[in-house]
Amino acid sequence: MSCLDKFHILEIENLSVVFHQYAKRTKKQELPVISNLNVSVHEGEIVAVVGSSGSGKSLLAHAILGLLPSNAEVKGRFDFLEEPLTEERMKAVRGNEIALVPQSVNYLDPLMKVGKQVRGTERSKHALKRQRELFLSYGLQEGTEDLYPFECSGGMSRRILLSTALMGNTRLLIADEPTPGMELAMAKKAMEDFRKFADAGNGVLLITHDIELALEVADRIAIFYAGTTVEEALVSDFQSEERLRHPYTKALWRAMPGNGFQVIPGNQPYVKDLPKGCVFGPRCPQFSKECEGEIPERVVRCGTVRCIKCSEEIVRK
Ligand SMILES: Nc1ncnc2c1ncn2[C@@H]1O[C@H](COP(=O)(O)OP(=O)(O)OP(=O)(O)O)[C@@H](O)[C@H]1O
Ligand code: NI
Repeated sequence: MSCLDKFHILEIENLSVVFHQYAKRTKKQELPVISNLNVSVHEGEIVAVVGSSGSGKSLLAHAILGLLPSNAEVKGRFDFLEEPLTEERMKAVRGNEIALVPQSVNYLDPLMKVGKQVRGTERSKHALKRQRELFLSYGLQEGTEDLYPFECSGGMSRRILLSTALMGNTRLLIADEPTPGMELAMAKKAMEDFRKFADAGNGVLLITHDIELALEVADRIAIFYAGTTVEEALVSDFQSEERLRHPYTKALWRAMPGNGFQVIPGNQPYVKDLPKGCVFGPRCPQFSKECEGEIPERVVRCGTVRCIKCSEEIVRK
């Protein structure tokens, strides 16, 4: 949600992911790893998904791409280019109109030369030219295309994965922590490329735990906590604490180097021990009994919040 009245590249509403597991062989167990999650990306936008480790960021990426294991039950509405993203359509667009830069470099096929992997099924001269341009621009020397993944360093593999994502007719790029292990200059170049890609009328969902990076490159930020979006904010909202909506986002703001480095006590709850009602309740200075009830998502200015204490004027979607 935002005040933008622009074309939606991606819109996800009410996503929930539950893992069905067997504990001690017989007892069935349900792990609700994502609940009530909404997020959208408009054309021209980089939306950063920010959250600490285990908040559900990679699961979101995999849920969009239909890559979760079979014991995961996924519910929710997915629209891509303003049309439902059915399983069949997903298969057709994955790796093409929707590209993933995965969090792990292990996604490269160990048995295929990297140049061929980047080109995919495209055999044309144009594809070869484009792959070579991308490799050159990411400082991958001539000859890299003929290497196998085990011959590439971690940083090289990251740049190869980025090249793969920027090859095709991509409209939505989902980048899951794309830059760790890369030199600063290359990481900056990747972010510039994402900007250019978005400016050309496409969308980027940038998954990161690095809020400062997110504020530098994104247009909007979705804050994840314990498997849900607690707030969607414009980057400009981070100019002051008052403009932020959720106590967790405010706490993240206060923990930033320029804002006092104050760390909040406690930990994000593990999915097995989610509290009743607000997932942030046990750590929230504003907690009261009502926070244990249902917490609807509300629209506040050009963003959203899941907090009943946020007292600002509410505008319905
Ligand atoms: N296959 C699975 N079965 C059960 N639980 C899982 C599975 N995959 C992930 N989880 C759990 O779901 C939660 C979210 O995981 P996810 O990988 O999406 O986190 P993340 O936000 O991407 O973290 P990180 O920043 O460390 O990459 C974690 O608690 C994780 O343990
Ligand atoms: Ni992850």
